[in-house]
Amino acid sequence: TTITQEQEEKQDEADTSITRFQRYLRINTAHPNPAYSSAVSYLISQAESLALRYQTLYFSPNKPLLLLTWQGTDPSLPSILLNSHLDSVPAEPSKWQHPPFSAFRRSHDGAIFARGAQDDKCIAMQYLEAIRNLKARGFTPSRSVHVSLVPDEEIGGADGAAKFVESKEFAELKVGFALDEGQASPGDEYRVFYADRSPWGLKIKARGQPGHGAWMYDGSAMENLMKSVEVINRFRESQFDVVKTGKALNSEVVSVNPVYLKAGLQSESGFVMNVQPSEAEAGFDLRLTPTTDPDEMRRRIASEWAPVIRNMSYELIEKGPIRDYLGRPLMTAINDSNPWWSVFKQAITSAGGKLSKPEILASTTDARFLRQKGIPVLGFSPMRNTPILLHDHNEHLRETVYLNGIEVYESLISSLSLFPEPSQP
Ligand SMILES: CSCC[C@H](NC=O)C(=O)O
Ligand SMILES: [Zn+2]
Ligand SMILES: [Zn+2]
Repeated sequence: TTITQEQEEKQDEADTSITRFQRYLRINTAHPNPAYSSAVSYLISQAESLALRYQTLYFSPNKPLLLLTWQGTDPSLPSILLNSHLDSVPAEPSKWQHPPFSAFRRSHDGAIFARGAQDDKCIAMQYLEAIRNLKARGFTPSRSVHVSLVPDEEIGGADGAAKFVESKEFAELKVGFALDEGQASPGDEYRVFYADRSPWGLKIKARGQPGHGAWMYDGSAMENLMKSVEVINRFRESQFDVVKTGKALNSEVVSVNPVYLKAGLQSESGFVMNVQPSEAEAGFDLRLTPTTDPDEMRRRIASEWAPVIRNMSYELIEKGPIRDYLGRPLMTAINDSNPWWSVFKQAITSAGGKLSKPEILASTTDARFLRQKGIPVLGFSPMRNTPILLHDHNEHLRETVYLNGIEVYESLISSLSLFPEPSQP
């Protein structure tokens, strides 16, 4: 079909910050097959319209990383990096009021429904819209401002941010400070995150004597596994109690949650009911706080959770760094020792916002790879008065919140890119 000139003009007219956001949201970037090339093409079209420099880097085949640059007037100053991941978690369309890649706009409140509306396609487009508005006002940054759009965050970032921070392209950016995604705030105050917990995947496997389902004996694989599940659950309760009694937030304790169980003999008609299996397995999602001693956790796992004496073995998948290159916990300073922190806070105030007490993020972002390099990073997504819907059904964001976020980034980008060389790095 040919587009008439009239239709084209209409399309241009309809090209607003909201429609540009919707267009990005309509690209299906959900795992296991995120449409990375469509997402990158779209973002490149935006970068071109903003006259930003861009390069597409491949640290792994079919997993592009798009790097945009707004050149500062003083390239000797450390730069600012604004990060957002390209990918999204899958959605269950049948559980949604509107299809997850429709970016449907609900007319009564302007809520835009899409997987990625909060996590984290909003910030990618807000960064670009803020740059658009700053450019339109004739603003020029002293520091260079880079925007990185990275693949695979939702699956751990091994082929994305982890490789990027080790690249020569990254070193050449001389990043002094970075912003990455945060989380929506149900109240009026924006939330800000100075650390993530570190994710570990733990698979424990029990072996034991197989036998007749009618016979009670000691040392079956199921018994061995269930004993471990009990021990792990006791640890879980000890941590959760601290949360339940209000002494700490969820993100301030070590979490361990069972995520799968695998055992039993199977036949064509289902599980075999009268054989006690010789193997049984369980999987756990573990999250360490930034100050948890990883060696102590490793010892606990080996000696209490999966001890050889109970015929147990385990596989521990440590996803990403837990200490920085100097062996320090991956935490960004939120006091006067970090000059970027004051500039950040001040910029939020100038945009008419307030911050709640800085938090540790319960989940994980790519910020940990940057912090590993010693770069101060704050996790921040300017969504206030907004329900927390990341990874949930009916993820949505109200357009007024989205538009306000653009203004917040205008304030942040202008302040961060102008402020003089900090006395301490
Ligand atoms: C286990 S690494 C995967 C990272 C993922 N990030 C966002 O949800 C998370 O589960 O926190
Ligand atoms: Zn995210
Ligand atoms: Zn996510």
